[in-house]
Amino acid sequence: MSDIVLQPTTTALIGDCFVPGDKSISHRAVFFGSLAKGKTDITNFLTGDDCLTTIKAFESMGVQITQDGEHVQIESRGYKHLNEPTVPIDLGNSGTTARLLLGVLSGLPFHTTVFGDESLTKRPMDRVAIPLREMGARIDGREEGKYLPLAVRGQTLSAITFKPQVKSAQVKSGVLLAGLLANGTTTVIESIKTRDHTENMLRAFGAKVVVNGLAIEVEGKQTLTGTTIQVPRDISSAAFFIVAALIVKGSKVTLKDVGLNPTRTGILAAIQLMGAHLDIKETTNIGGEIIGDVMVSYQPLKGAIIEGAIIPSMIDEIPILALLATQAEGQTIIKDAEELRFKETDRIDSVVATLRQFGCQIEPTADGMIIEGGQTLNGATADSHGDHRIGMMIAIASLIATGETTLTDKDAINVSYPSFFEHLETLKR
Ligand SMILES: O=C(O)C1=C[C@@H](OP(=O)(O)O)[C@@H](O)[C@H](O)C1
Ligand SMILES: C=C(OP(=O)(O)O)C(=O)O
Repeated sequence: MSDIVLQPTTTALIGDCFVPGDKSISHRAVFFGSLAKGKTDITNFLTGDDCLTTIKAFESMGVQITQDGEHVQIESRGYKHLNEPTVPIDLGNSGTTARLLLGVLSGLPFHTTVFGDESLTKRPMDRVAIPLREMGARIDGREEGKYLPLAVRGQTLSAITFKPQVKSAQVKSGVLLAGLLANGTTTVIESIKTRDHTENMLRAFGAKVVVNGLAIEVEGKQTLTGTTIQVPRDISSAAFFIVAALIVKGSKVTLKDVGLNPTRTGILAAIQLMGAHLDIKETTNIGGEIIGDVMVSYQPLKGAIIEGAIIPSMIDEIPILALLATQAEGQTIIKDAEELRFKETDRIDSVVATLRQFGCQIEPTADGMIIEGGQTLNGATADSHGDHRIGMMIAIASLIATGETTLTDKDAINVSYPSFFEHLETLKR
């Protein structure tokens, strides 16, 4: 287990920051590039452990993938030519790989087993297995296929109309991917819009997708054609430095070329709700994804109630928002975020326990947390618990804590941001 001792920062955070490529989009680029016919060229790919897991999964089905740092080239003959893997597929820590891949494997004519690490093995897979079975999939595992390891015997699938009970882009995407391989037209009707990178990327690969409000329709058996994908920088990674700049006195940071897809920018809206002035400049749109710069400087904030439709668009940013809330004036209440309980850790319990280690006053609720503002953080020994977002939250907290902080199991951060500490150092001046 890797530890790191962190000192409070003695300088402000200043300068431009180029965070790595978006995790959700990097995963999807490999999924669609592998299912498409022809060559796909991906630049600014996230080399985090989770996205490498997705590459390995498709390599084990015979897809030719060359990865040279952030440049990935895929050459595939299309989904009809994928091979049965001869060994079980290791999904590591990646919920996104798991939920999306179950959709694909359900419709391919072979048998696969998939397994994950200790954390992923505790995360629910029935949310996607149940609709996939309705389409004809054969998926089995512990507790009737609720948990990994799972065995999938691919079938000829039939389209369904599906209304997910959970607000989850992974579930939506798993069903849409199965729909692409199925007979007929599959419709997913969401209750709240979740990130729509799957829809955007289907179009980039030449597929027809009809989006009508909260309903998404995809016709089965469409051919995807290899393409070029430039991955925007990850707003979820940028969020750690946005918050760092807001809480370290004198800071001024610009997050360059980050993805500003409105289904992902809830964190910016939440921070604005807390009274922040952010300078957001949209610069371009590539493959349906808005890209731009976010300029942020140290400033006082007020507590706020964060709830409702904004939550899915900032679900991975809630741990770092909770840290921000400890520095605002007054109380912050986060509601409607029960999905946090199904992440790499139960992020309601892990955020609360970790911030309490720093001496904060914070209470868990069934679907969120109540955070007192105006708090002084005391350096602590805190564990990431194998959760990258908790690890990065601890590292940012250490910047303003009194005394030393020891982050244990820092390597969890490699899941989404292998160059995190390097980037943090370059901003200290
Ligand atoms: O579709 C995706 O790429 C993701 C969707 C979200 O999960 P849920 O769909 O489970 O909410 C998010 O937490 C995860 O980091 C990435
Ligand atoms: C929840 C996350 O990822 P996943 O579900 O893909 O493991 C995350 O990145 O915060």
